[in-house]
Amino acid sequence: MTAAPTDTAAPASEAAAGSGTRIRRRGLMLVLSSPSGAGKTTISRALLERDDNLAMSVSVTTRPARPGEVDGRDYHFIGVETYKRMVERSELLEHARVFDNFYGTPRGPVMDSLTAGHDVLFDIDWQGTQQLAANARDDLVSVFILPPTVEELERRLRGRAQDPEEVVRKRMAKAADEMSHWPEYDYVIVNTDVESSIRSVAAILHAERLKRARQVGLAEFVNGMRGAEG
Ligand SMILES: Nc1ncnc2c1ncn2[C@@H]1O[C@H](COP(=O)(O)OP(=O)(O)OP(=O)(O)O)[C@@H](O)[C@H]1O
Ligand SMILES: Nc1nc2c(ncn2[C@@H]2O[C@H](COP(=O)(O)O)[C@@H](O)[C@H]2O)c(=O)[nH]1
Repeated sequence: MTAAPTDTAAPASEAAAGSGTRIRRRGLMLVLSSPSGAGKTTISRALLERDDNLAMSVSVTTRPARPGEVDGRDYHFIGVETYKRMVERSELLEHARVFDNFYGTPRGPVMDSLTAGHDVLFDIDWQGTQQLAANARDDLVSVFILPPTVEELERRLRGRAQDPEEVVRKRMAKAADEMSHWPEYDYVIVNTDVESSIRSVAAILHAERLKRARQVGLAEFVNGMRGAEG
């Protein structure tokens, strides 16, 4: 899959040469992964509040909603039959079994967002990231969030107080396995101070938006300048 070219807030995309040729920027997919409880959701929410050009990909899941979670905002909560139908119909861009539940990214809204000129933020695990990397490597920016220590990870999972004890234990048991995937990611952030982590992800996003390879029409833009010279 190749993301659609987009006109966005990135500085280069606003430039127009003498001939009026515009540089447009390809939309990108920003993935955050981490062991459960390291802080992806917290960082994602803050980024979305601060960045008008970023849209969240809302996954489907077969797990029950946690207290305070809203259907359609945090997840689309669906049954296993619906999930299987979506997989069969290729309606999911990626999908995986995580812990004891199924999760997946609906394809349509992601494509719509990219076409509308928005970058898309994903809170997905390493299996989903591998699938996106296989299909859309050029458009993918992946960030792995690590907790400062395993003890702190457990504290955060328990402090969130949204999962039963058995679920917390299962997630802790899988944490080391999850963390072993950090080398597959473009960037790694240790989430000690949340504000500093948010700033780091925002800086990555800013730099990635300016990458030469994401600019569409750059050669025409420069040629247009040459034409305008004389
Ligand atoms: N840097 C931090 N310092 C202290 N607490 C934090 C920090 N970052 C996040 N937290 C807290 O840790 C808990 C887990 O964070 P969050 O829900 O964002 O994790 P997550 O990675 O999205 O987990 P999951 O994969 O299970 O959805 C929350 O209570 C959150 O407020
Ligand atoms: N591959 C995918 N992984 C996903 C998706 N949505 C969420 N996740 C990951 O699942 C775990 C658990 O999430 P939780 O909300 O139940 O705590 C976490 O690592 C998420 O990143 C998805 O669509 N695809």
